[in-house]
Amino acid sequence: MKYLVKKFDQHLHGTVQLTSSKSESNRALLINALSGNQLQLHNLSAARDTQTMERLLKESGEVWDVLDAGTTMRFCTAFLAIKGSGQTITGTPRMCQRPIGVLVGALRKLGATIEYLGEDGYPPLKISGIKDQQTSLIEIPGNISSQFISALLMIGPSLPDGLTLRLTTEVFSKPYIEMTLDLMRRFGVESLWEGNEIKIAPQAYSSGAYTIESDWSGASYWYSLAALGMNSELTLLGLRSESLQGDQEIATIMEKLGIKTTYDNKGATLTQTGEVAGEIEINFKTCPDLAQTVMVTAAAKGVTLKMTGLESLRIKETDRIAAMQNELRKLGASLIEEGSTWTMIPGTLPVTVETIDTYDDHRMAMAFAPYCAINDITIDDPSVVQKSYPDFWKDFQSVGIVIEQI
Ligand SMILES: O=C(O)C1=C[C@@H](OP(=O)(O)O)[C@@H](O)[C@H](O)C1
Ligand SMILES: C=C(OP(=O)(O)O)C(=O)O
Repeated sequence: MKYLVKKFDQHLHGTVQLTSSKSESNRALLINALSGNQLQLHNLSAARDTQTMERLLKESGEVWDVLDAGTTMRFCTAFLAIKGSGQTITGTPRMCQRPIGVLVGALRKLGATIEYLGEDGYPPLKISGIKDQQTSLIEIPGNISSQFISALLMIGPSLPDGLTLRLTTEVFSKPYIEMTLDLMRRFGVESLWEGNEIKIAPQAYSSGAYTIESDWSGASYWYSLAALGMNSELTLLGLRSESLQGDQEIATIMEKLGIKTTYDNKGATLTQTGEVAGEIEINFKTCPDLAQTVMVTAAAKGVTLKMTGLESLRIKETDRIAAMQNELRKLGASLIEEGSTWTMIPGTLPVTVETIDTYDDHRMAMAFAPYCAINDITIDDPSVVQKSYPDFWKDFQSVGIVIEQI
């Protein structure tokens, strides 16, 4: 099935109740489970990744199938490493190609029994919980996935001897680690991050209430639509000026693509300024999930992008570098890799755009959809958005965009 998203040539004006953050939701759900279900969580995400996490923790069955949810895989693996008794954790074929060896190595050192049921270093896994903690000091690289670190941190206070994580490399996706520590703090757990060590003493999570913020990664598609649209003025409800999410960086990036952001107590309002840079340099190390959106927006606006920090894109829902190289070509743009630098060079926009393939990756579909402000665009397998933003197409229609199923 495909969606033809028709060219939208009206003024973009409206208010959108943005979906809530799956990253915050999945952390809150794990902390809730570790606290003995003491938390009152409001505005949990409708994302499939969150619904799956909630269901697996509730069912507590013998086989935990996380589907394609990275955080669910990594967070539930850590959970089972303290609570498990021989459960299997698995996921989609792609999930079984996404690395987990660093996390498994760390959990084994702590004393968990974990068996690889397929290839070493990858799911599926069979997990039995730690009986005698073997050490409290774990050395861990920070340049593969921050989710390994977040997973370990959240179980840290439940370990009898606590946990010290010594980070042995530079850290990618650092704001996600800060989000983890911040949410833990909201539920009574203190930690200390000094130099390359994060220390957590054994302690209990306390009860409390928390309202999950709207999703800044999901907001990025609206920023793109506003940047490509005409006289845009759009309010996204549920976003906060003081966010825990590193993807709030989209507000700063989009200033260079002609969008300013103002906040009130309901959310953020995006207004078009028309001031667009000719060339932009961006390091996506702290906000990898924004890269696809920004590349499409810049390609459509004729802005050259010089990028670093894209390394982790290769091990996400798909190899996002390869996917973007293929699909940006359909907009006349090219993505050139030179060592650890990538350049997106815009070209002549095509009269008609070939169907965009989405590679089982929600962000491919959502990143290309705002191109409808320039021209008709057809998106293959539009249901991929379920992973993080199930109402994405409905929300697009709510501002007047016409979508036909073909
Ligand atoms: O912790 C999280 O909620 C996430 C961390 C990031 O992954 P990496 O740490 O693997 O870069 C991000 O890409 C993912 O969408 C969500
Ligand atoms: C990479 C992502 O998610 P995860 O790693 O949790 O599957 C994402 O949502 O873009």
